[in-house]
Amino acid sequence: MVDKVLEFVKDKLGNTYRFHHTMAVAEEAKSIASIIGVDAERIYIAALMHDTARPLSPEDMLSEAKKYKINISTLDKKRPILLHGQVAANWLIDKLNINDWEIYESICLHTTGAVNMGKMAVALFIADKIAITQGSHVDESLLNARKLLPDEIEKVFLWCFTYSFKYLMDNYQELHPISIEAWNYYCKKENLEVLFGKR
Ligand SMILES: Nc1ncnc2c1ncn2[C@@H]1O[C@H](COP(=O)(O)OP(=O)(O)O)[C@@H](O)[C@H]1O
Repeated sequence: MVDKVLEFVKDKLGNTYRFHHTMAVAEEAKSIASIIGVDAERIYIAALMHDTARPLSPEDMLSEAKKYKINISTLDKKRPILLHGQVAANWLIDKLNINDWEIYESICLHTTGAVNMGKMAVALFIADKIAITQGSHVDESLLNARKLLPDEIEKVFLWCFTYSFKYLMDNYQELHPISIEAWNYYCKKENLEVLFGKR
């Protein structure tokens, strides 16, 4: 199954930075999966697929989203790139005939996060933010966050939101309401404990 997904990824991304990012995320995702008890092969598939729709133009993204009857919010309409996870998740079913709810959810939520995510979705969300791709800018805050693994993974998870929010705010970009809701939810110790256990 991995082989056919990889072929699809190569077809969509070619030999680009995005492809190398994808492979780095896939390796990182397996390592995070082992920390929180998620199936390695299935998260690998989720990670391989996660950015396959990333290169689509805004027009094509909206048209794919409409085709799959994806709910398009006001912010998504303004920034169709935010739909790339959901489009890729639908491709997994439509074009590769892989029907797996956890993989689907993980791909859908990898950019914004959400309240009440499953463990696989959490692992991919983290992997996407902390994987180091050759040639990419690596700042100190990322290196410090990586040092917290594996023991303080819940802090790394929260750091992913702050890192992403900081980037968006520094660039005067709106924060997706789903991400704000997720942040407010996971700030509560009891909600973090559902995912990572009592610390
Ligand atoms: N939580 C968010 N709220 C609003 N916009 C976001 C959020 N996360 C990411 N974005 C926007 O969507 C784009 C794509 O996100 P993502 O795929 O995570 O980033 P990249 O692939 O560029 O590292 C980002 O460049 C950013 O502008």
